Amino acid sequence: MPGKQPVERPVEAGAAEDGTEEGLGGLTPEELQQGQEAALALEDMMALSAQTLVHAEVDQLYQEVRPLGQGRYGRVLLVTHRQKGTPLALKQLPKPSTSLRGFLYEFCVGLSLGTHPAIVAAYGIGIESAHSYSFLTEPVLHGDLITFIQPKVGLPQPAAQRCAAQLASALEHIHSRGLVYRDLKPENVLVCDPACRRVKLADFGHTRPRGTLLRLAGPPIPYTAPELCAPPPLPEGLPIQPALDAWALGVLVFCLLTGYFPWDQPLVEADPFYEDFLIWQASGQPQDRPQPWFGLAPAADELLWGLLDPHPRRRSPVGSIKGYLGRPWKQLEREAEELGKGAEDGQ
Ligand SMILES: Nc1ncnc2c1ncn2[C@@H]1O[C@H](COP(=O)(O)OP(=O)(O)OP(=O)(O)O)[C@@H](O)[C@H]1O
Repeated sequence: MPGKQPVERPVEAGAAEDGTEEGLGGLTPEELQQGQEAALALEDMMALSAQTLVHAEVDQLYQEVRPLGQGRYGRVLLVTHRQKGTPLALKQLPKPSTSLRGFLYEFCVGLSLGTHPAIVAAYGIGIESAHSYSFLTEPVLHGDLITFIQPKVGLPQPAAQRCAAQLASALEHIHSRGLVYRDLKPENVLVCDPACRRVKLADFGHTRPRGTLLRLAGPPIPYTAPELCAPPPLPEGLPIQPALDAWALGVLVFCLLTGYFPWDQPLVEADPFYEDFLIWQASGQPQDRPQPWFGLAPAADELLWGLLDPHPRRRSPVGSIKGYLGRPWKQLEREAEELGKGAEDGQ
């Protein structure tokens, strides 16, 4: 999402002068510092990358093979290197809608994160052409996760757990660098093989340093955390936290397990599915379990209640998923397993 918005800054240090978390919009001084260090590191990297941009037309260097995808801000092409023949994914961003700074930002965020096995690897090659900016990444050729999620069914449990574990690990890596991903959805998860064994997170156009002040732009979607829908704690906006990604991961895991969204938007007054969820969370009573949650096993309930806690400070971190792997997440599969085990025992 380069170039459309200015690159925002984390909460200014001056906001912390009263020494309270209130003054920092709810951030602790350590969290604020982590975001500021991430922002400074990115600024340095952008300055260096600006000096090493290749000035050329893309087709002088690379042969186009086929389009891989089109986003709101850019198109992605499968290309091969003209001399070596190496296949690469080239993301091309048109200059009219992309500033140099916005391009460098997305390029450098991807470059700084791409060493993780569940994040698309970036090559340090940025290209400025007459009408576009481009950068190169590894091609991931089995489409995005949305095509693997069967509506009303989801993914088989083992595949759902594998995806969840890899995405949680990728997000933990991003958070450890002082950044918040902010755009987790199946369309940004690329699949490496037909059995969906390995996945990789792509598209770092929305990633920002922790503490960056942001407001909700446009209507909320299921993945939008409720604190972003509420009036912001500071006039400039909400200082963003990794808890935004934990919420989105909870929604994504729900989709993987059921093939449904849990709600359209996390607004009690506008969305009865969200209201039912809050009523069930408050009562904990089995009879209050909302219909879309029927197929989930107790371990998945517990995991998702933690990730989908409406209070960001109480919300579980993305890494909480590790404690739930290998346990049944789908009710029917668990019953089937028990039945299967019973049958085996009786042999
Ligand atoms: N490395 C890659 N390998 C294969 N396909 C890719 C790769 N990167 C992106 N794509 C495809 O291109 C599409 C658009 O890419 P991307 O999400 O980066 O663009 P965008 O304009 O930033 O999108 P958005 O509208 O979500 O902001 C993706 O949904 C995906 O299908």
